[in-house]
Amino acid sequence: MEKIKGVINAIEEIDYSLAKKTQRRLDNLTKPQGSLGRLEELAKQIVAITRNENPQFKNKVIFTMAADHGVVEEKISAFPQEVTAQMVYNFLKGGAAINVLARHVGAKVIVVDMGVKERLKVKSERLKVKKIGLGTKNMAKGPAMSKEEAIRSIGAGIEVFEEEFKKGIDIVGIGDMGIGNTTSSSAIVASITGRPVEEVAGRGTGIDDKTLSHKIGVIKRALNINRPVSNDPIDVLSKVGGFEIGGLCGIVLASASKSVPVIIDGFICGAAALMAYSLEPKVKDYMIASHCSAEPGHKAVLKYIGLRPILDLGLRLGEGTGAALAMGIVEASIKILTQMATFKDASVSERIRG
Ligand SMILES: Cc1cc2ncn([C@H]3O[C@H](COP(=O)(O)O)[C@@H](O)[C@H]3O)c2cc1C
Ligand SMILES: O=C(O)c1cccnc1
Repeated sequence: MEKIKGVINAIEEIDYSLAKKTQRRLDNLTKPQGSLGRLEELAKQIVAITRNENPQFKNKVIFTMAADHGVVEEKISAFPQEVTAQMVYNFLKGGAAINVLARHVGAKVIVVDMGVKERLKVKSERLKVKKIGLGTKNMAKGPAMSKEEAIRSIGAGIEVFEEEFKKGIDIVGIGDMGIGNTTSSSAIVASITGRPVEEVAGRGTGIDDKTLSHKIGVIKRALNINRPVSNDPIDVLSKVGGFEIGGLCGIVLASASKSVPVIIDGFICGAAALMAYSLEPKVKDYMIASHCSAEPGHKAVLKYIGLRPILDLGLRLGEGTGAALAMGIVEASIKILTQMATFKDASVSERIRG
């Protein structure tokens, strides 16, 4: 817990005065004021987070964290549990959607085994093994993990970030992999936001109506049996969470503590972001919501934290795919700021006054 507290204490407010100064600079560029809309907001946010008036993204990193979930016993997913490990191999070979989209924006993918059930038979500099356990326990029967494991999973996320930070990170994206993790995320979101389970549970990998109503029942059972304390994110994580969700929460906290912007992917990463926000509300300003997932509970997450997603593409995959796409847009925003000519430089006439 000391490590988590240390990181939280190191999180400072972003520099709002630099955001104002950046708006004046944007207003001198060869375009009508405000005409680049959200790109202008993003550029200001990046400057205020990094305290660098000429930011550049040399090192773009996406952390895709994987773990298994005991609740799959309850048959709440359309896919079998072994897909988690199979997809980790796919990530390491470069064939998954996240690999394609990360390459598209020039980002590196770091895959983290936070608790995949299988002991992975591969070594790669792109794979970090931080196994907290061989999957969580079935939350519909009791706590998914111990308090100590919950704390260790957040700590492992912090460690992963700090190890990579030494090599250089200018912007982070987060992503998830874990069959059953929309069930766990729904329980976290219902618990922290107080929304009804029916409103935050969705079809995940594509379950039918009958399985969806069964999934809702399983989540309710897990909440009834475990009674997570809604304003204690570590208690919520231990009772209904997942190892990758704890790890992702650690990445969010660690990024903020080092003044690095962090792009949040969809619903599962949203649940992790919600936990980080409950631990320390200052992290909100370091977060960028990449997209609005088709998973219905994602809206509740965004509303609760107060984040406005950049994209709305009907994505419902996870892995960090939305984060990768948004990274390209965020990078475009800082290129606008640092590469466009001013009215004066380009001898373009300014707006008629009066
Ligand atoms: C082939 C495949 C690749 C994926 N990549 C991400 N997910 C996504 O789907 C899973 C969550 O949905 P549920 O809770 O319904 O199991 C997670 O692993 C998530 O990352 C995938 C799912 C599958 C099947
Ligand atoms: O929004 C997500 O991250 C998501 C939605 C469905 C399945 N997996 C991930």
